[in-house]
Amino acid sequence: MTDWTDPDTFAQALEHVETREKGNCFEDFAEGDVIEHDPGLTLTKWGNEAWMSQTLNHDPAYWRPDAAADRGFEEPPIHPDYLTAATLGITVEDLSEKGGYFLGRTDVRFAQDAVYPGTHMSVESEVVNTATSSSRPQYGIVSWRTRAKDLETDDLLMSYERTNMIPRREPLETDGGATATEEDDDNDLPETFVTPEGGYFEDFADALEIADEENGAVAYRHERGRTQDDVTVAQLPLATLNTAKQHHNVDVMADSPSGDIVTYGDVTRSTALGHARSDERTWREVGFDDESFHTFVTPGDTVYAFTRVLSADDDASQDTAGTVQFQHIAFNQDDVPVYSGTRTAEIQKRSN
Ligand SMILES: CC(C)(COP(=O)(O)OP(=O)(O)OC[C@H]1O[C@@H](n2cnc3c(N)ncnc32)[C@H](O)[C@@H]1OP(=O)(O)O)[C@@H](O)C(=O)NCCC(=O)NCCSC(=O)C[C@](C)(O)C(=O)O
Repeated sequence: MTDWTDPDTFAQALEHVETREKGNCFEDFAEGDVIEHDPGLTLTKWGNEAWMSQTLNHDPAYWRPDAAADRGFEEPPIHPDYLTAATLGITVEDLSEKGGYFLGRTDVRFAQDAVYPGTHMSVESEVVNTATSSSRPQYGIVSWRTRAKDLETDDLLMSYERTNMIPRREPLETDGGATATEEDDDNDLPETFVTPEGGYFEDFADALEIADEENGAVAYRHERGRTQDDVTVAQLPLATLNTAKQHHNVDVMADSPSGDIVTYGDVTRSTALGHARSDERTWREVGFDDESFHTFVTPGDTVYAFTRVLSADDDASQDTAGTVQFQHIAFNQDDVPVYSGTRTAEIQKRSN
């Protein structure tokens, strides 16, 4: 009788059987397709606190009832970064489990009302664009508009548009990508860099005024760094039901462009944002645009953050805050940018 567990026999069996595949290839997406993501997810206090603690998002309003009440919340709410990561996590099984990297995201917007633990989410995505990658014939580039809603009330919780490289079933003949253009090494970095004196709205507004007078920029780095480990690389994405092999299958990833598992893009950006928020009085997150992931973050890499303050506006949803626009850049231990994006946030005013 055949012993199926004999290594030679088993190797032959593996060669002959079909693999029950997961996920979709580039060819499976057509513009206008709407995909309802089945897993759903209940946003829990545990998931929220695990995400916030490990990404160094330690704003007390998301941890302590008294600090939450001071901010006008009924109880410590779900953090916007965890909401974003959980929304994207649920979509991975349908959109990107096949592999291919998260390239960027824009138009990230949150509902005005806070989201609380216990909220059941339903998430759907629409294919908004499919494109050929001229430099990487094994991949196409797909963009989706994703919306997360409260399953019970149908209220919109957040939405964004994201772009990924997605493997093709059949590699394409291409021209091998654009020919290298002459590098433009002119940079227009200013001579003066101003650091705000504190983290209140007025500190950012004053720093912008000083920078303006001196033809400088408000730009600074944050001291904290977070080295990537098993918790950040594998555990946090899995806790959002993100099934992308990039984060937990070392065997498959050894053969991929990164050669290793990589940190979930939302962990990288949330960690950098956590560093930035530790130097400011965040009141409320409004949205993010032009987010890009420039290169891989792998286990052992350390994520640091750099901030530029772009503008400060006295208006906000409440008198207690003003609105500040930032550009945040996450970078690694070799000072190489790994993520960048603009962020609009309401920042508490000193007078309150
Ligand atoms: C992927 C790498 C190797 C390609 O690096 P490269 O040097 O080969 O090329 P590139 O020029 O940066 O980009 C390749 C193509 O993508 C295009 N492209 C680029 N960005 C955008 C964008 N925003 N929107 C639209 N298109 C974009 C770009 O124009 C180019 O088109 P071409 O082939 O026709 O010339 C490099 O960019 C890289 O290492 N990026 C970091 C990727 C990463 O680590 N992402 C986060 C982790 S993966 C993840 O979180 C997964 C997730 C969340 O679980 C899940 O989606 O399932």
